[in-house]
Order: sequence, then C-alpha cells, then structure tokens
Amino acid sequence: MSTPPRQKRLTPTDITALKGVRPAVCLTAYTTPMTRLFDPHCDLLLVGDSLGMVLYGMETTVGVTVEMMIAHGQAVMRGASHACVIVDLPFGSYQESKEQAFRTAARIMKETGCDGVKLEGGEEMAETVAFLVSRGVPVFGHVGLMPQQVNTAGGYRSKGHSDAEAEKIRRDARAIDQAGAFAIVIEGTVEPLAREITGTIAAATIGIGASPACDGQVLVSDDMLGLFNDFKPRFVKHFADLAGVISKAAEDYAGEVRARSFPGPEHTFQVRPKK
Ligand SMILES: Nc1nc(=O)c2c([nH]1)NC[C@@H]1CN(c3ccc(C(=O)N[C@@H](CCC(=O)O)C(=O)O)cc3)CN21
Ligand SMILES: CC(C)C(=O)C(=O)O
Ligand SMILES: [Mg+2]
Repeated sequence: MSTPPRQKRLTPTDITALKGVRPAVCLTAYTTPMTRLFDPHCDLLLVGDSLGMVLYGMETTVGVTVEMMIAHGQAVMRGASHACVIVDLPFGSYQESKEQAFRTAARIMKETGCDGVKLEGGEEMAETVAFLVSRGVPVFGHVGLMPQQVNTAGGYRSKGHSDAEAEKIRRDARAIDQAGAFAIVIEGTVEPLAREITGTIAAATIGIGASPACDGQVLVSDDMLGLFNDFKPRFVKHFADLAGVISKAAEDYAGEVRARSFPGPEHTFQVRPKK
C-alpha cells in the first residue's frame, strides 16, 4: 500500500494567481492548534509581528525579535497543510541593508520551512525586495499604515487623506510591485486609493482597513475572534466573543474548585483492585 501524496500548501505564485479570480483569504496565526483550525479556510496564513502585542503584551511591534518569529513560525508550520505560510520580518532585522534582509529571510525560511517573508516599506525598500526575490525569497510587501514606523509616524493613523500622502503610497505600492513582490498588504488606507492601486499593479493586494476593493483581506486573528480587546481599530469586526467564552470558563472552574464540586469521581483515580 502506497502512502497518499502529502497535501501541498499553496505557493506565493498561487496567491498572485487569485488576483481577478476570487478574493484571497488571510488570517494571522501564531500557534499550532489555532493554525489547524484556520488552515482549511484560508489561502494564506501570516505569522505577524502583531504577536508581540496580542500574545506578549508589548505596547508596539518594535520589540519583537527574529527568535520570537522563528519559534512561532515553527509552531504554525506544524499545523499548516493547505495555506501558504508567510513570516513577518521584525523591526531592525532587515532595514539596514539588502544583505541583512537576505540573511534574516534565509535564516527564517531555513529554520521554519515557511513559504516566504513579509516586510514593511515602500520606495526605500524596493531595492531590498528585488535583491531577495532574485535570490529565491518570495516577498509579501506592506504599505500604507506601517506599524513598525509607529515611533516616527506619531501613532497608528489611517493614510491617504491628503493628495501628497496618497501619491507617496501610490509610488510605494508601484515600487514594491515592480521589485517583484507576489502580494502587498495595504493597511489603514482610504478606499479610492486602495482600489486604484489594486487595479494598476500585478501583485495581489491584501487589505486590512483598506476597503473591499482589495484582492483579498487579512485580519489579526485575535481581533476577529474577540480575544484581543485592548483597542479596536475601525477595520476590526468581531466574528466571535472568545474573551467572553474564556472568562466564563475560568469563572466556572474557579467556582467548582472552591465548592469542591470539581474534580468529580469521573476525574479521580482509585487504587485498582489486586488480581
Ligand atoms: N491586535 C492588533 N490588531 C492589529 O490590527 C494590529 C496589531 N494588533 N498590532 C500591530 C498593528 C497595529 N495596528 C493598528 C493599531 C491601532 C490602530 C488604530 O487605532 N487605528 C485608528 C485610526 C484612526 C484614524 O487615523 O483614522 C482607528 O480608529 O482605526 C490601527 C492599526 C494594526 N496592527
Ligand atoms: C496585520 C498584519 C498585516 C501584520 O502585519 C501583522 O499581523 O503583524
Ligand atoms: Mg506585521
């Protein structure tokens, strides 16, 4: 009896090919059990550096390390059999030079087995994106609201309201597209601009707060599950209230322990009768 062929994950090329065919579905994933639940429903899973905020309680994504991204990238790869898996390059691991970016990307791909990496930036990162792609690293771009630039941007503010800001984002998206990115996240950007970019580049645009005109959508999974409630950007929709479910479970558990009604006989080991 031969073993069935191992199911192959979607490739970055497959994601680009969805453009103009059907919306690409993307969620962030950080752990094996959640990945197993998301994987059948998603085309793309992103091990986002948002994990610093949603899993580790950091104030921003700036403190996230390559080691954290590798540990969670490995966890996600253990649970993914269908979706394409992309890992975020964290702040400080790629901006210094295209060589630094390649070294980090190659290490992450080798140590996790993921399908490519994502990096934030526009025109200033185009040379880096071309360098990576020409050397075998599929690149997912990210323009518009760039969380790793929170300290120079003066906070998390939506983008493209002024003509000058819109023109900059237009140039950023074009530069990353022409550098060979297979897809580009457009974050926190006004609808007409996101629509225009989507219609004029080859890469698939994946929106988060960038309107339904994008080629696909992404959300931070803890946001859409109602698990992360420190803040709620306008683009977040809660598809469940897991925070409520979990706090109720903890409350019930605590009550039963205090009442000595848990554990019951069915959870308790008795000495086996001697033979
Ligand atoms: N849980 C979570 N969800 C995210 O979407 C997310 C993270 N964490 N961490 C990394 C970045 C940070 N992001 C953020 C954080 C806050 C806003 C926010 O408060 N936005 C305001 C903008 C108001 C405006 O300028 O119009 C909003 O009301 O949406 C947006 C994106 C997106 N990413
Ligand atoms: C929100 C997505 C695009 C992201 O970069 C992340 O989760 O880190
Ligand atoms: Mg990110």
